[in-house]
Amino acid sequence: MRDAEQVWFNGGGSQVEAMERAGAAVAREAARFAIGRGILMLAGPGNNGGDAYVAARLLSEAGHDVAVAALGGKTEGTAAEMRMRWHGETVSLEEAVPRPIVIDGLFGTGVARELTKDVKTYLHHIVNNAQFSLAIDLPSGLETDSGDDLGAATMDVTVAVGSLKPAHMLGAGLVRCGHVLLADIGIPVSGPIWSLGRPQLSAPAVDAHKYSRGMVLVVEGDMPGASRLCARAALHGGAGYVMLAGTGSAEAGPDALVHRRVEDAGALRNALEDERIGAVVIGPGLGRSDAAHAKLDAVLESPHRAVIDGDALTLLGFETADRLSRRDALSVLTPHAGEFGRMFEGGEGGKIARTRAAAARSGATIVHKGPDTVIADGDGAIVANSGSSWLSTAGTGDVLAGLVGARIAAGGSAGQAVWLHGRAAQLAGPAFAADDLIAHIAPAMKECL
Ligand SMILES: NC(=O)C1=CN([C@@H]2O[C@H](COP(=O)(O)OP(=O)(O)OC[C@H]3O[C@@H](n4cnc5c(N)ncnc54)[C@H](O)[C@@H]3O)[C@@H](O)[C@H]2O)[C@@H](O)CC1
Ligand SMILES: Nc1ncnc2c1ncn2[C@@H]1O[C@H](COP(=O)(O)OP(=O)(O)O)[C@@H](O)[C@H]1O
Ligand SMILES: [K+]
Repeated sequence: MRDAEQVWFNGGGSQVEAMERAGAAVAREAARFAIGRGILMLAGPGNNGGDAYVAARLLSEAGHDVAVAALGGKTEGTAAEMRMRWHGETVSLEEAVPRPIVIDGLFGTGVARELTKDVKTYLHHIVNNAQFSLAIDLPSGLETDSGDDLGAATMDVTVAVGSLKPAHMLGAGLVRCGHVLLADIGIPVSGPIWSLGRPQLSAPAVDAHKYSRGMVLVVEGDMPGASRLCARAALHGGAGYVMLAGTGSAEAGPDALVHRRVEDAGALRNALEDERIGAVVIGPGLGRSDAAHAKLDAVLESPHRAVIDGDALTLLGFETADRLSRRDALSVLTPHAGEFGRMFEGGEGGKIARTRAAAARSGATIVHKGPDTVIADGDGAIVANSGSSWLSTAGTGDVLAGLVGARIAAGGSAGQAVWLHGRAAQLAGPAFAADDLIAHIAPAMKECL
């Protein structure tokens, strides 16, 4: 957004015009929610405050009852001009009395440090005593690029100005922003970071057969249940053929699953010689024994697309980047935060920056899981919010790994799998077990055809 604004200014766009548009978008949304109730506008010293003064003026001109509470200190730049154009009541933040509607324009993307105790106390008191709260661009006190909480209050609605910022989808932002509305202010934005949308998928071609649909080999481990969850998810993720390679019971269905007896890494290497394999999944329930390590080596040395999950990630540890950058075929890693930390030390910045850096170092696609899943490869990053916290139950990661395997075996992407997984969780509703999630993958896929 910063870059886009700069390009727009260089092309003759003015700061005043941008702020008028931002303020107008905020006023439009606020008017819909206020329905006649009194409004308290909080205005900070920078451009976020500038937007607030514009919105206050427009709402007041439209007949709303508006008071402004300004943060002490000097108002800067264009915001100072907008402050002068506001002729209504202005009090200091300390003097402000809560009103039914509060609009938070203290700080946006320029927040640079933890809110002071006083500002935080007043802000939270006012927001907690309002009937409805709306943030301009970001809840004040949310770090833009990471979503870290520097003292923000929890808002009902946030009007993102011009584009979504990472904090609208990451970390504490998931809670603090409330419902996010995106306001177009006519400044074209492009860049390497996206939010995940519903994918467009197609039914198998008329002349498709089971191998052309994508064959997935799932490596079984010490916990066969996890591998089976993964394999069943792959079947429903659109794979034409799913083979479970291990020694677990072939009686444990579904019957469509092909069991191949694979005792050790040597036998796995033989199985991997099948050129029809579209993707291999290793990690769910694998265990961390020497035998598991040897199987992982066999998969990494194979020419197949590979999904690496769970224990396989922990086995790789800090060698991940080195080992994966030597592979020619696509590798997709699906770590949760703990596994990510065991593979990639520290790193600068928020979740997006750290995941992108790890993808660049390893040459892999990385699905960094959580409520704010970040999918990164060498080209950029996609952020996904599934909207279902019920996913936080054991085994759902195994289901995701199988789905990723099915999608990439079919020539699709990890992003498709993440979307299907999140949507299946929404369709499954509350308190599902990972097994139940699988039945909702096909209905989720139906929405993409
Ligand atoms: N650049 C532009 O032309 C546009 C910017 N827009 C708005 O401008 C915002 C960004 O404006 P700015 O870059 O001026 O930044 P902000 O207004 O978000 O905040 C910066 C100001 O807050 C102070 N500050 C930062 N952290 C503080 C803290 N913890 N305690 C006390 N003071 C603190 C800074 O010293 C500075 O005065 C966006 O979020 C958006 O709302 C919109 O008007 C659209 C156009
Ligand atoms: N609070 C949450 N909200 C939304 N999704 C979540 C949440 N917690 C976990 N998830 C998702 O659930 C899955 C859990 O995977 P993982 O941690 O590997 O579990 P397991 O290894 O038990 O299968 C991931 O897809 C993750 O993104
Ligand atoms: K704000």
